[in-house]
Amino acid sequence: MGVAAVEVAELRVARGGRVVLDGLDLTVRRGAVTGLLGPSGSGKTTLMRAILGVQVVASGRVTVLGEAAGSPSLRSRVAYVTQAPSVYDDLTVEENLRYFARVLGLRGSKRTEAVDAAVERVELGDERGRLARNLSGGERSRVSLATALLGDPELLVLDEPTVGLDPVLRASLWTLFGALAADGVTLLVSSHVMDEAERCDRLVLMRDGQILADDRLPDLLARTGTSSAEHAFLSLVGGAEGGAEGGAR
Ligand SMILES: Nc1ncnc2c1ncn2[C@@H]1O[C@H](COP(=O)(O)OP(=O)(O)OP(=O)(O)O)[C@@H](O)[C@H]1O
Repeated sequence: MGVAAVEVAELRVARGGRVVLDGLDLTVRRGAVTGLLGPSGSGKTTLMRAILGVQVVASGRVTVLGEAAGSPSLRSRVAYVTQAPSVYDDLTVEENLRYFARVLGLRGSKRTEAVDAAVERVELGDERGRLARNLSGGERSRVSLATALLGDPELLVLDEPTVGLDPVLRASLWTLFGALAADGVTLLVSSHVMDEAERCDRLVLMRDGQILADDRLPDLLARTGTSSAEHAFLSLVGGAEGGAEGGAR
């Protein structure tokens, strides 16, 4: 088994008659947190959809945990949390989780154990009996994340999981992502908040359907002669356009 959780080769995707990913190559390492960063519309969600096997692609290859993206055998090995938390308002936290565990085919004590573990992992033990509609935005996001953890996925794909959350909650979610990676889970996390870059083991910077950089933050900063992911990004954009902005290359 190789070190790659995801391998993308020469991926081309068109949406609404426009090419949005144009010959993209990417390798996502196992057991690490990879941040997919880039401005709105740069193609992050489209790339994630391709990795999940739900995006129609024009050409190219996407291999996930050694299988073609979207293979039925990946269903329980890969979990996805979309930008809109998928939580039923009229069910409690526990009922939501028991429902999603059932959808995953978990029964009896396996279901109870999975729900208990997921609740504990996202620290929602005190909220188990509360209706989802009464939860705060951050609590809802954590329920959504807990549903994704129920099947013990090897790859967790999270589309802007911290959007709209306060800094304390954002920090606690990033700590959780790090803990999951330490347990061997591979996380691919998109964000357009550049200051979240320092919480990632590896950064993939996207712009206009292309990958500008795929590096560790310290290497990226050294290479661009900058002191933050944001400045590194601007430097790379400047470089791509002829070196107009940011620090030296
Ligand atoms: N359903 C669609 N039909 C047509 N074009 C689309 C569709 N969804 C996205 N696009 C276009 O594809 C491009 C990439 O969008 P995508 O959602 O992948 O970007 P993103 O980086 O995830 O953005 P955001 O950070 O805003 O979520 C954009 O130009 C967008 O307008």
